[in-house]
Amino acid sequence: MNTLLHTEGLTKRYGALVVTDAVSLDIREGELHAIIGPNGAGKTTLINQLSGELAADAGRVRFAGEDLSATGIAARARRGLLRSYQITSVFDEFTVRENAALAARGARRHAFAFWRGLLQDAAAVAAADAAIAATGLAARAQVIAADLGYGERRQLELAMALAAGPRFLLLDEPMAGMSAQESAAVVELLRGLKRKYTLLLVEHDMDAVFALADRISVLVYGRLLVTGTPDEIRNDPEVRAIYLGDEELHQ
Ligand SMILES: Nc1ncnc2c1ncn2[C@@H]1O[C@H](COP(=O)(O)OP(=O)(O)OP(=O)(O)O)[C@@H](O)[C@H]1O
Repeated sequence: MNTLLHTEGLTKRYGALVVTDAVSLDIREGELHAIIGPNGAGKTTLINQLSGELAADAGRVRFAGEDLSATGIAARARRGLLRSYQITSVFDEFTVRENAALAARGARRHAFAFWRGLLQDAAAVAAADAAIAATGLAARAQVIAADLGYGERRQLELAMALAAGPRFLLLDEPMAGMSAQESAAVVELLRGLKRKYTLLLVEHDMDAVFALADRISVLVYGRLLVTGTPDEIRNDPEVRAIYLGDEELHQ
């Protein structure tokens, strides 16, 4: 598999605190790559640097062969490097379908100042409907976003990201705050997205990570400790030592 995203020596400091410590990472096209690590390891900060939300103090980000180190969120999003909830916010008074169509339209025009005639935009609606179906929200397409449950709202965020036509999707704790049933639904949903998209998943739910990931990278105090298959990570003595008592890594 080709490398789609490559970081080299990515570094972020807050004063004396080195939060991302010279991280060099390869994400292969089509893989689901998970980033795990203890609280405060720097996972969200790393995602922010990949999405372009946060400028790195040092290091480079290459995406599809292009150096995007100096670019921001919008330029990266236009190239298909998207963070799930970052694309656009959910409009409470709009339906699921309208929100997804707006996200699709926003991706095709650099800004979405106009939503008059939104549902007459056949291409946006087609992208929206496909994304809604892929995220299991088809039966809720006409529901106003304000009336969605918490899990459904997270599904809508994912649908909006998909409607924008990503090539690479950054997912920061998509199961956070969900019930066991909702989490299981998201695991199934992500399983369905594998191979169609390249996915980078930060998630505390180890069962989900080990069930879904092709490869896992472990971050500790901002440093990349190891990258490997779920089996390699599960059996790595250093990783086991970090995850107190190992129980989190048992399947
Ligand atoms: N804007 C900031 N200013 C100062 N310190 C920050 C800032 N953002 C993050 N940090 C610190 O950087 C470290 C890494 O934070 P980050 O949120 O990236 O970790 P994380 O691995 O995502 O944590 P968690 O698993 O708890 O979500 C933490 O010690 C945090 O306090």
